[in-house]
Amino acid sequence: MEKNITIMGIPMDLGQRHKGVDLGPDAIRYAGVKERLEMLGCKVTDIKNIPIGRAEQLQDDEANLRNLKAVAKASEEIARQADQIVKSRSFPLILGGDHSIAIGSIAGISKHYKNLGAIWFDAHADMNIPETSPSGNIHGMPLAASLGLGHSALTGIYGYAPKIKPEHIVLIGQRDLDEGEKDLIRKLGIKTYTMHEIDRFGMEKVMCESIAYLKDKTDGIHLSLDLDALDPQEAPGVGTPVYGGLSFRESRFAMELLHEADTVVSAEFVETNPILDHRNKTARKAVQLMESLFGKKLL
Ligand SMILES: NC(=[NH2+])NCCC[C@H](N)C(=O)O
Ligand SMILES: [Mn+2]
Ligand SMILES: [Mn+2]
Repeated sequence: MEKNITIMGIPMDLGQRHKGVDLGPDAIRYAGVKERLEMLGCKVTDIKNIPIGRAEQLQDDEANLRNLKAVAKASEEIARQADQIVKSRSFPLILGGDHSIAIGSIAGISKHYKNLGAIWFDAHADMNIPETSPSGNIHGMPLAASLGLGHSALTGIYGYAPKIKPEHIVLIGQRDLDEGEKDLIRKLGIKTYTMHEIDRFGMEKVMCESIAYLKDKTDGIHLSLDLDALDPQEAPGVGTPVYGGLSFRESRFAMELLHEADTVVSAEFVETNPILDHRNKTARKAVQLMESLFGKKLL
């Protein structure tokens, strides 16, 4: 893919409680993202970090939605910037920041597609609404918000809702789902490959089915990759680690298959937290996955 890529960093940490995930974009830059993608022949522009406001102290915790106002405000700006990148005909490569950034990124990107698809690699489903969330953390809600479910301050970002349809989503790698999320996945019939299906069928079948499922009914696929999809033994720098996850080997293979399919139009790599990491290995894995997504071959 000799692509035009625009890197945008989002130092967002308001969607959860751990300090350090705001340093994720710079950890990924330090791991050489721009240089490595350029070595593949991509033209890469880095528009640096989008400023994220601070939480208005205390009063900001509305109805099981930590930092709601600040997250909503940041989401509008993220949407605006993502919109601009797509308009400029460049591929948005978005570096998080916690996963709440997906509310804004999908809002800005989906405007440009009639039927945007999404592949969501994650230990979690991020499909909570305030009524089902065990934590009040908005990073556990972005997919629900994109579906139009939850608080209107989140579902209405960028002036329209919903951003995406349930039949255009594939979840991959789940192993920690809250009860309300399980109900919602079943009710909406969302295509889901938990770790059980990955172990049973293998990553090749899972990816080929996912791509075939989305191919004809969508006009572009957004990749949302939470680094906690990987097993914490290999990617420990995340705030909500869950054992029994994807190996780096499986994850890289998945990226290689996505490259071959050539339908991904935008991507975000989220939840990298260098404070919780060992020698930046999680950010380095993220960059290796990006290389495979943009066409790096082993031979
Ligand atoms: N993007 C993430 N890492 N999300 C973790 C969410 C964890 C849990 N399901 C919650 O809603 O609080
Ligand atoms: Mn997760
Ligand atoms: Mn997530």
